[in-house]
Amino acid sequence: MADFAKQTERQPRQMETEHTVPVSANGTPLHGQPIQIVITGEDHQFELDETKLEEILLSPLIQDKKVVVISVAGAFRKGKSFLLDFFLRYMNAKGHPDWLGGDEAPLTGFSWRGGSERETTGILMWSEPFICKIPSGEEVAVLLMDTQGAFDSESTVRDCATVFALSTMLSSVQVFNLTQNIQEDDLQHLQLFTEYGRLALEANDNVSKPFQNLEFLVRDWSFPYEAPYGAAGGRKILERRLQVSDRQHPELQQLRLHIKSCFTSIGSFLMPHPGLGVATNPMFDGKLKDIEKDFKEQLKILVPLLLDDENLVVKEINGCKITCRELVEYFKAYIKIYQGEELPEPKSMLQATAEANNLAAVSSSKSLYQKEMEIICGGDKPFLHPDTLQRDHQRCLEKAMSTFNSTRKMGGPEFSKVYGEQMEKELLEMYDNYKKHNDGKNIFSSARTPAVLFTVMAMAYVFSGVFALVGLDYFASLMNLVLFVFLMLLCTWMYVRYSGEQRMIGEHIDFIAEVIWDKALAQVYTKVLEQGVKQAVQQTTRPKQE
Ligand SMILES: Nc1nc2c(ncn2[C@@H]2O[C@H](COP(=O)(O)OP(=O)(O)OP(=O)(O)O)[C@@H](O)[C@H]2O)c(=O)[nH]1
Ligand SMILES: [Mg+2]
Repeated sequence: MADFAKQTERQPRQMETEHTVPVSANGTPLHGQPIQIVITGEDHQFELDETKLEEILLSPLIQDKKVVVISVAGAFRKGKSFLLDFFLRYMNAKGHPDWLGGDEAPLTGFSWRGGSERETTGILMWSEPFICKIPSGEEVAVLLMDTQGAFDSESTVRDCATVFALSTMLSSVQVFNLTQNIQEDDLQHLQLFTEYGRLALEANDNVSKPFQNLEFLVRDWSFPYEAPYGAAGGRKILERRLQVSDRQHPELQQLRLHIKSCFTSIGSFLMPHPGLGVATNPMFDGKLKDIEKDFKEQLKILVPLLLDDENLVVKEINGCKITCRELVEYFKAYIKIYQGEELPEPKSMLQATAEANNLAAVSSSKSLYQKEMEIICGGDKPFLHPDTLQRDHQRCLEKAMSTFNSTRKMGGPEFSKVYGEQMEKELLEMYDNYKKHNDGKNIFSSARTPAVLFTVMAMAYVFSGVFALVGLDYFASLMNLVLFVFLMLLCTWMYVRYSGEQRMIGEHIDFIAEVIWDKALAQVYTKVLEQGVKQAVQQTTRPKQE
């Protein structure tokens, strides 16, 4: 029992590329092997293996030929690599009608296997491009690309979006591999991933469509009585799913319009289930005899639809057909964008919604604080004693915080805590502004600068007279100079206040006045005041004692 559990835990690979030579349907060796050109690092960074990519694309035979790139992408464990191996068979058979091959040949090429754990990582390319003649008579190079499955437990949303976006940007036909149906969440993911790709493209003129052909491939279609297998059934389902009508919620309309605006052409194909042997037998190695007849029949239609010389789609970027040599440069440029910090981090649906919830709660709580504070000390309100302002601020702050805390939000208390703290910081900054504004309304505070300047001038005048009287002419002239300087400062300050120009100079003069007040005048003033109070107290108590 334990042994069986061990065996089924990780089922055997149908093909180990390093140890076995890939063979085609008729038993002859397949030319080439899958080459990993985009590698996923442990730190979720993607790296391009430039040497290997150049080895494939800069081979003298193909480097100046136009390129056709067929990629298969979608969720993990849904038969992408398996399907690509049939593409390989077709290309390898070079137009032979019996390309699907004999019943006994195991399926080889891109590594595929049964089981629930992911197999393909990064992006792989078949090492041998196929040279085909398109109807115009031109020879083109056809490249097949396998991609890392999305939504496995080791990849972040960013990883999935990057793989999907990169493969969509670099392919001329992107096969979007789905199972059972085209669901709303499939469309939502497609929207997220294509938007992530569109963001990276520089020539974002919003007129030309950024990507080429998209083919929804629905595996295990179980409703042939509703829409038949194949392209016609696919079209029927796709039309229904992408239909935009006034009765739909604007969000649904927007999603559909977005997808349509991204691709030059969108198609769909419904594939039947390949049979329980394929899906559940751990010993299944891809032999045709184990695959359902319906599946094989539809394969015979699907593969030529994508890969027949007549149907090949040359890769175009900004309206220009691309050669293999140019494709290398695009690979290098695009991967750099995804390695850098330029693009925003795509979020999971829950995280994005939780963020939006919290931001909305912050916004309404902040506006509550603002409204209350405006009533207390807004622009048209008179000066308020700083202590009263502080008390009112505290009350409004607590009210805003409790409104934020009591609003229902997604993401949990830990997530909200960060937003709450940030909001408190912002409210304190707002309070600082209200405080400054309130201080500005204090007639004494606004009159302080001229009062200080005037006091200094008066003192300089008095001292100048005294010094002149006792014959200290040098000090008398110095006091006159001080008098003159402060007169100039006073005139400049008045000009700045009147005209609103050169406010920096005005601020400097305010600062000088503040320093003089704090360091000298305020102390003299309080000492004089204290002395005065003392004398008054003495005078009132003396007659009683007498
Ligand atoms: N139900 C079902 N299973 C399929 C189909 N095609 C292939 N499979 C099985 O799906 C399993 C996974 O196949 P792979 O080709 O390795 O899947 P993949 O999508 O490349 O998986 P990752 O590389 O992990 O992303 C294999 O056991 C196949 O036999 C299909 O059309 N329907
Ligand atoms: Mg795979």
